Amino acid sequence: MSNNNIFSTKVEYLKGVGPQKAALLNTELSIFNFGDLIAHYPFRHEDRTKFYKIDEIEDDLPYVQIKGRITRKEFVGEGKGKRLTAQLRDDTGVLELVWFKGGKWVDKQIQEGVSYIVFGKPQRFGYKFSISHPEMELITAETKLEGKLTPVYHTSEKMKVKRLDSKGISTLMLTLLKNTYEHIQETLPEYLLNEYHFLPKKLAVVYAHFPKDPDLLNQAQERLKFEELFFMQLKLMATKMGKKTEKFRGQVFGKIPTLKEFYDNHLPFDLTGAQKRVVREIFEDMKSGFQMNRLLQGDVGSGKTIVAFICMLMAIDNGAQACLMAPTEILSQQHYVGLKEHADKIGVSIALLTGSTKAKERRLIDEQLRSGELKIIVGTHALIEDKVDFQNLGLCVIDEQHRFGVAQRAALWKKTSLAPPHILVMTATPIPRTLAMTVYGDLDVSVIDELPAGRKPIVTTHRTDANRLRVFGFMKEEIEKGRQVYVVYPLIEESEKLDYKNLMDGYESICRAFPGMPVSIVHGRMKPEDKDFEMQRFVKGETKIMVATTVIEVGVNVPNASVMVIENAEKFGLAQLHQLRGRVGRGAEQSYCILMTGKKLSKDGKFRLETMCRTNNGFEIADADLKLRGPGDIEGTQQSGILNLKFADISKDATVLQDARKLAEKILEEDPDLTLPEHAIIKAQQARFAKRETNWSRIS
Ligand SMILES: Nc1ncnc2c1ncn2[C@@H]1O[C@H](COP(=O)(O)OP(=O)(O)OP(=O)(O)O)[C@@H](O)[C@H]1O
Repeated sequence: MSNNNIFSTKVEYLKGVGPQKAALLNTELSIFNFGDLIAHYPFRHEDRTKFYKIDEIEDDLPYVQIKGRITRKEFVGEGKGKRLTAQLRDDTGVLELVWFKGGKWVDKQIQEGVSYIVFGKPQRFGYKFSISHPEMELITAETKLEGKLTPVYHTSEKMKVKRLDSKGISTLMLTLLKNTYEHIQETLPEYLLNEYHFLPKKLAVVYAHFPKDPDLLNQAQERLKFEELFFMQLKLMATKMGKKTEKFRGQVFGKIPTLKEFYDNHLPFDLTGAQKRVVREIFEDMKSGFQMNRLLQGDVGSGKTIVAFICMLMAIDNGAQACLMAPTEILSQQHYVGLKEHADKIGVSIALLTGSTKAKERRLIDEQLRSGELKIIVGTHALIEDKVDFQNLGLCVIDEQHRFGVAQRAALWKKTSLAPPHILVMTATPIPRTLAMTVYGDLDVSVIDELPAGRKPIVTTHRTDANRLRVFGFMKEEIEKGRQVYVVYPLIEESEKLDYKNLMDGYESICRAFPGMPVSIVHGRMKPEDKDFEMQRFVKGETKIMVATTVIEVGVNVPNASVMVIENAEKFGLAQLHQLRGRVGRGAEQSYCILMTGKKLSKDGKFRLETMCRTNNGFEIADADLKLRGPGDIEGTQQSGILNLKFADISKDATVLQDARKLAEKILEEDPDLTLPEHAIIKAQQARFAKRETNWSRIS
């Protein structure tokens, strides 16, 4: 067998596997060949370097390892309760071992008067401890009594039945590593191994499974962690740099007469420092000659709309058109209203195109887009339908990127006969820096990390249902001052009916508590026109209270609203709570967010509420969210596959990630095609990743 394909050998050819176990490995763990199996790294190691004496056992030990002799063994109980018990004795005391079902098999394996190493979780019964279903290892002349770190592998119930428990996998792994060790190829150049004092790949792989001591385990993990992040970043960087080639030439937008006129005479407020910086960054891209792919992150209410408008003017000033796509009709409409206010001041044509645009109006829009008469178009994904043709689309702004897939972004590219449009993705969901570097590693990132002057931080408090009357009293006071109030209810799919009832009950109790007060209600079961009508009433200030489900989560802008009451706040995730809170605090008034819950809260629920009360900073909240949920759950990461990491944890390994990214950048800058001899090894590994799904730790 040649070096190259030993890792592609089917797993059933490994000694000890056979067709049945192979089938289980395939279906339960997606392990098909030797390479897959090696990459099934243990998720932890049990420290079996320590042996306990029986009198050292105490409460709350996760597991203990004891050397002792079996002094008595017997079956007790009847029928289903029948079990095997044995006494293990050392020079400090006696411990009971118990096997429930399956005791018969164990009975044959262990003998009275013989010594064993016993491993398991101790449980207290009265004064005594016992261990059920311990692992037993016969002590022989070959047994190494100095102990070891034992790998613990993920497995499944079905696999356990076929003796593919963690120990079973460990046995296979040992055989496999003995047979393939010599074939494991180095993947990092020697100069890097020396610079970072990394273990060679072969050793790192072996020690990640079977370390001799905790220090070697650590060294192995550090190396493999770095390698994962390095190759991931290398791929993202290469994509990003690759875009700056002939193929991705962009339209050059260097003239800005209208923009200047708008800036000098019509800007309704001074831009914040962060807004100015971001505008400059985007302008640099737009005139660079390469296509822009930029992510604009701005916390809720940080003023992304005006930035988007200014960028649109850059395109328009150079004879191109601009579009803005939003995920929902309500949002497109709002963006349209917001942008139109600016556009009207300097005579730039703008229109709204959504699923509900009437046929006649739509025909006109289509015509004007084709002729180039219409400069800005705002809409939902209706915009990227095949029928829509632009004369020359120069900039596409996408709001809330998560809901648009890559395919949709690509579809936009076809909308122009010249170079592809510049793309600006706006998101109000702050993404932790580490995550942005990975998920959006191929985009450039701009951040608006400053709120407009004069904004007062929103005061957030947590109240229980017992305080409801006082909360109503507070709402009344604010409304009397001329402000408006949101009351938001969760709507979660599994319990939709129940939640809907909660919402309606809440609406009725508010109508009772505020007799004669105009109250709006908006929820997902309403027709779009009705939703819109109610929203507009609230926007215009005709209604004072808006009772709603999370449909109002993103983007709604009613600066006069100063109180956000969130019912059943414990049911929301952090990102969502932060978004909802961002609907207030958009004007100059002091705003409040009141998180209502029942008395009992889970640990996570409590943490979320405390985080919300502690900070208004979206990035801090995003970091807390990442720690709480892990990267896999953060919106937008699941499909990307990019986070297929075994060793690195981007919520903890920010520094390693930074280092790996810098290194990838440096290498590609010096040697973009990896042609230097010392980089051949990296190039080979990169080619392997290019061929298949990104599993950054698979051995090939
Ligand atoms: N530099 C500024 N000075 C004062 N007010 C500003 C400034 N920039 C924006 N605003 C105002 O702040 C409010 C929020 O702006 P905008 O709607 O653009 O926020 P956003 O970043 O889109 O937030 P969200 O994602 O929450 O919708 C608007 O009323 C806008 O007019």
